[in-house]
Amino acid sequence: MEYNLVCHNLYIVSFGPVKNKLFVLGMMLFWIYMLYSCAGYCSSAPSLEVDSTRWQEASSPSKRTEIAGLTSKLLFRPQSEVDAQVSYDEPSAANTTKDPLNSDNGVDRTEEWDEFGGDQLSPEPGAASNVSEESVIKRLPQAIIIGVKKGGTRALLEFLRVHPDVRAAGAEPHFFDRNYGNGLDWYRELMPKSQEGQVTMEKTPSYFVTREAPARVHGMSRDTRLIVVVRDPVTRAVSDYTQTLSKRPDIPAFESLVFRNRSAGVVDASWSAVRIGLYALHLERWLRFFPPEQLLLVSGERLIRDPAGEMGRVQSFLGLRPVVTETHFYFNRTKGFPCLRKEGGGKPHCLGKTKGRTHPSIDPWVLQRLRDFYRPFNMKFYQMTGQDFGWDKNS
Ligand SMILES: Nc1ncnc2c1ncn2[C@@H]1O[C@H](COP(=O)(O)OS(=O)(=O)O)[C@@H](OP(=O)(O)O)[C@H]1O
Repeated sequence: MEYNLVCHNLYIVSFGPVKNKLFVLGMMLFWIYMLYSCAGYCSSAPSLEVDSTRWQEASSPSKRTEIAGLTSKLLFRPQSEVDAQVSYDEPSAANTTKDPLNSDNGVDRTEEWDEFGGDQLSPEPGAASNVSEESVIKRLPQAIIIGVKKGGTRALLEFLRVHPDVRAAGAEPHFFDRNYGNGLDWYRELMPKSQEGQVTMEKTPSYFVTREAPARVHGMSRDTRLIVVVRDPVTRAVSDYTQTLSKRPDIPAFESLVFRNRSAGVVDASWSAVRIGLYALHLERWLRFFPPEQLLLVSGERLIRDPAGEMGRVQSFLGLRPVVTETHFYFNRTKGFPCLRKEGGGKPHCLGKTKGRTHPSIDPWVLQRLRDFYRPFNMKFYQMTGQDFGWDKNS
């Protein structure tokens, strides 16, 4: 005879007091299990409810609808609209280092910031002052430069370090992508000491494209201020490639790496040098956890052209006094970039030789194809951010 669970339970309910009690006990255990499962799920899901309330407080309804609509359109638009054969897979913290041509995702090593002076340019808080020792402690960052790789993140951090109210870690901690398992105490230890009112910062450009990073940063503090330095994705891709080439001169030409099918002109969006430049897609992930006003987009091009102007925006975003101004910069013709004037008549500082490398010349047809590929993503990015970064003018 076929075993029927429903009939069996009915039988228990209808007959036998001991079995009846067992059934009730079983049901109670079942419901406890269900509640426990739900609690586990709910705690691991992003707290969108909290975020949406804050979003409502902070931005206008029309703006919210616009961003929500645009991001979903961007993500769910027909593949053919973007590129017939784009395959896109967001890297996770576990696989960021698997791109054979980009195995050094944590590119910005200590030697690079050492060239800029290494230590914080402003004095250690508490030193030779009447600030009590107890109030000078290591704190978790309140602001993070989360990207983009090769966008100009080192320049921005070094310019910020001039500010007496900024305390920043020199090297990239890579906490939210590679070292998350080490815990927040480990992360805090990497930060310089600061006093109340100072802004603790770090920069790790790979966070912007790491799938888990938004939830993890939000988990640390939903008030974290986020800065993204963006740069023309075509130039950024070439810069990224140039860096890899400098370490591995035997890699294939840019022209052959950038296509999945060169004769058909199909761009390979799975190559990290290309994928990182899909800014709209990465930004969308961060906007699921943080309201737009907590994210500042800095133009990498303007940071070179007008460092003081861009620094004005950054200081205002961080709630800092506008201390870093024109007087702090000069244009170094040899370097081809703005450099910092050292206050007090000391030696001026330019970024090291790994910043501002000469790029190899790339076939103009290839660059044009890449420009065409990025155009729809850039347009969405401009719409989402309300800023035209000018990468698609005259193209
Ligand atoms: N002031 C100043 N001096 C030197 N370089 C500057 C400066 N401002 C922006 N840049 C641009 O920064 C690019 C490197 O970006 P990142 O610092 O984000 O690179 S990294 O991801 O940390 O490796 C670097 O890219 P490349 O020119 O391709 O080397 C520079 O173009």
